[in-house]
Amino acid sequence: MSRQALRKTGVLLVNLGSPASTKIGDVRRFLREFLGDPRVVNLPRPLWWLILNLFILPFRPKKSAHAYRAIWTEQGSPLIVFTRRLAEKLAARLAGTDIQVEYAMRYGKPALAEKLAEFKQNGVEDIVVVPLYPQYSSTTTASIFDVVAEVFVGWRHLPSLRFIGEFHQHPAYIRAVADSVRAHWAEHGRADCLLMSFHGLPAKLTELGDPYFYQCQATAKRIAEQLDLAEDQWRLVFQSRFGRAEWLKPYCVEVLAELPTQGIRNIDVLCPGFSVDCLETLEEIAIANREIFLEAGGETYRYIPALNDSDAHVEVMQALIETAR
Ligand SMILES: C=CC1=C(C)c2cc3[nH]c(cc4nc(cc5[nH]c(cc1n2)c(C)c5CCC(=O)O)C(CCC(=O)O)=C4C)c(C)c3C=C
Ligand SMILES: [Fe+2]
Ligand SMILES: [Fe+2]
Repeated sequence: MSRQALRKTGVLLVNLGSPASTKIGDVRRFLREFLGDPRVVNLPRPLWWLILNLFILPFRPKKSAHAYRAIWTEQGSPLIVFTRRLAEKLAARLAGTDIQVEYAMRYGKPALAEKLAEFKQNGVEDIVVVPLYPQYSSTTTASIFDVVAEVFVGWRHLPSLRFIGEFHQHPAYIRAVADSVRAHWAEHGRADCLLMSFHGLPAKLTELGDPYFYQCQATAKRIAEQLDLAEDQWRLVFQSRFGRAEWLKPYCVEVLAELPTQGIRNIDVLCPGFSVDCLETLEEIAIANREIFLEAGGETYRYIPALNDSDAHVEVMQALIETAR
């Protein structure tokens, strides 16, 4: 056996994270960590600290806790449950190889730093970090890298590191998403329009060099191509606006209110920027935004689930790891 084959590899799937529970205190703790990250909100610190502590943390946790309660499961937050199951399935697929699979969260638990420490203890020499964000953003992907770099500062013998910065048009990912849409159509029929909704960002970040906006456009275009959709059969929108600044447009909520007035009353909604279902898809898209569309005169609104812990998603992860090794 070659020396290379004896090296132990650790694969770490990393997602955003969720509060420990739907208690307001836990939601506040989570939002403090998340919104306190300078990659997420890049305002000067004394100013943002004041805004966060005076205007956001006293109020937002109550509203967010209410939303989390609508989607929470017996096992906990859907985002964490699906991420764990995806990692477990990937580990089962790779059983008997020299690859160990773990999952971690950028905010909250299980902590990224702790999982990296576990790899170190287990003698892992090659680490593959897979942020579960198909499109790169400084607010999400880079923030994971920051933690990895920070942890490594304290290590003397560094492992080799592969960091999967994005996979927004990886053929395996586009194929898996397109197949999930076809399967949904086969079961429920096909609507007038496929609305592809991505999490938004402050618009200014694009000017500052964040490629997220362009990567979302490319992803949506590739999916539409795979599905042979004509220009008027799909739309791209951005959801989850936070605060008063201008975010990426078009805004999901505005388009949903307009579509029925343009004669589009039946839509399928897909969120290709979310690897697994979470608050933003299960509550905002599948509950709150459905109301907006139906109140505006829409008739059918079907949310197509994320890849979650499907076999197809496990295969996407395998393809990403293969490319990285
Ligand atoms: C300035 C605020 C925010 C930026 C920038 C932002 C970028 C961003 N977020 C995701 C993915 C997710 N966000 C989620 C929840 C969430 N996002 C924000 C704010 C910003 N996101 C908040 C305040 C919250 C918490 C809930 C709320 O109070 O509204 C989630 C879901 C977490 C869960 O537990 O289910 C995901 C996933 C991306 C991909 C992104 C930039 C590209
Ligand atoms: Fe977010
Ligand atoms: Fe939201």
